[in-house]
Amino acid sequence: VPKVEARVRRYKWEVKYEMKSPDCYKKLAITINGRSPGPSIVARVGDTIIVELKNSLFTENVAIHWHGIRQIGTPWMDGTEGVTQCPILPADTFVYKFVVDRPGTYLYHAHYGMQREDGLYGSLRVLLNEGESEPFQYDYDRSIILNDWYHNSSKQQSFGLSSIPFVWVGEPQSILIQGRGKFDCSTPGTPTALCNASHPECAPYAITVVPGKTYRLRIGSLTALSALSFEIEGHNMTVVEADGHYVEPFTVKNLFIYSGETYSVLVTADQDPSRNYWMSAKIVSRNSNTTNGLAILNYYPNHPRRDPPTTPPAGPHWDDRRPRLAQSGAIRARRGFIHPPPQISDRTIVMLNTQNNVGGYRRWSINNVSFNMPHTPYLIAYKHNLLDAFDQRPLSDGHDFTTYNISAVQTNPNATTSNAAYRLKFNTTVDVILQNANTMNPDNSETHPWHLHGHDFWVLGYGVGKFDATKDAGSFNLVDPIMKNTVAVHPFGWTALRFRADNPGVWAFHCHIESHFFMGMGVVFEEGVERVGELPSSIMGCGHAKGFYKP
Ligand SMILES: O=C1O[C@H]([C@@H](O)CO)C(O)=C1O
Repeated sequence: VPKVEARVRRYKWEVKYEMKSPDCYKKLAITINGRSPGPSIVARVGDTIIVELKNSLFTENVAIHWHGIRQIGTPWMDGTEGVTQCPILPADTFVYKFVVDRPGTYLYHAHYGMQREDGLYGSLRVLLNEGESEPFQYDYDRSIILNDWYHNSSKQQSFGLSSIPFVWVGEPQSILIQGRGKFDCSTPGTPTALCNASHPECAPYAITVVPGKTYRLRIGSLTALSALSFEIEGHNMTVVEADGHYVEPFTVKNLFIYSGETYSVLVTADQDPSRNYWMSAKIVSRNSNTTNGLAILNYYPNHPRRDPPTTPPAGPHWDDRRPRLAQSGAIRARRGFIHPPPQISDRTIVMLNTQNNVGGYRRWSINNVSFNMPHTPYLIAYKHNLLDAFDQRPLSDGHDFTTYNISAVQTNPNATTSNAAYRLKFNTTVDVILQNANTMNPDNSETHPWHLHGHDFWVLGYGVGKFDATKDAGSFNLVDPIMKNTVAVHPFGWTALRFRADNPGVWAFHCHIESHFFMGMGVVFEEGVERVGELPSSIMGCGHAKGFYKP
């Protein structure tokens, strides 16, 4: 294979508010160059991406995270406000520059407050170099992002979440497929001036296929809240990639996908070519009355706007956990592409996920600590020894809740807020056991997709009930576990993952549900920060690093 010269790909993005009607209902959305979803980045392995980002929000800060890119050697480019950089101020331009070092399906999105759900997101596709080939075959490559959509602004939502009494965001108004959905304008209380059922922006998204051809469909989810089941009427999907890693192919009728995950599936257009077919995304795990998101699989030469003659598939029952657990458990690394994990770990952190009242506020906690974002980004604080910028008390590794009842409402009166971080010894192997529990509502536990910045982790196993180290650690898959950057913790269950603390920097690890992270459901890992090179001054200018910014 000839060595291909790596390229530099430059993008000029302007982030601003615009009135959009992605589900026929007009609302302010955060756009990139006028678009939501924003422009897709398509690059090849080894390319350098340069995004010159101008913040034209006038009165609001911004930051963009490159989801799934590990930022090896550039931890300051991770785009996580409060962790790796100061926010980009209105009218300022910030230049993101990083290398995409691995093929796969990735995402980008806002990582400041809850802005992601205002529409600031897009896809990042990294192709193999010319002359290299995937271990599977397809004729065409397509990407879609699934999302849920609220008519309230994220600012109104975050205000409610941090109020006493607590105001929950509720279920989304619609599900978007590649930025398009359909809110029913005849819903009582809908102002007719705001809802236009025939607005061109809310025509269903259509993927045109040529009969007989096979499509690689890259599917990412950036929902604010919802777990989804995605299916294409009459077509099976063969899963071949997850979060940038090849998986041993397996075939599904519906794909469960959680916020922050990406999958590639192969779909062959082998059905009756005289018609179109529905693609449908349904909310699972929550008892939601949001209507399913719909798009069209358009068989050429039928008209892409022609509705399929059938009723869209209803999808699985929202509360049936078994198939979701079964899909999670079925995924294996692809033979020939297995990276076996270290067989032992140096440290195990058990993270009990609970919902609590802390000081009268409704919060999510990890081992009774609810996360608050500091004003001085950790990376800057560690590198410049500004350690009074955040809580220096060590956090618990959480092995002490053997008597905790995960199946009942618990008050957890010791729950508190903190912005302390976990410090990991560089180049060690760390296990994290994510333990789910009952929320503050009786007989209720939710699905939480946990996302780790700066790494991929091995998914060692899943279980129902409380993790039992003596019994469950023996069942870990140490042979062919997949690597991912986002994984679900199922209701009342646990998920075990392992990673190498080998990427110098400071990295967020959090529930990818926008409101849950806002309510404290996350932690921060520091590793090898003494090995991080000189930080660019462009990430500075806030908190204790106020005077450090040199334009
Ligand atoms: O964080 C959450 O709060 C609500 C509910 O638990 C409040 O009663 C909910 O469904 C969440 O996911």
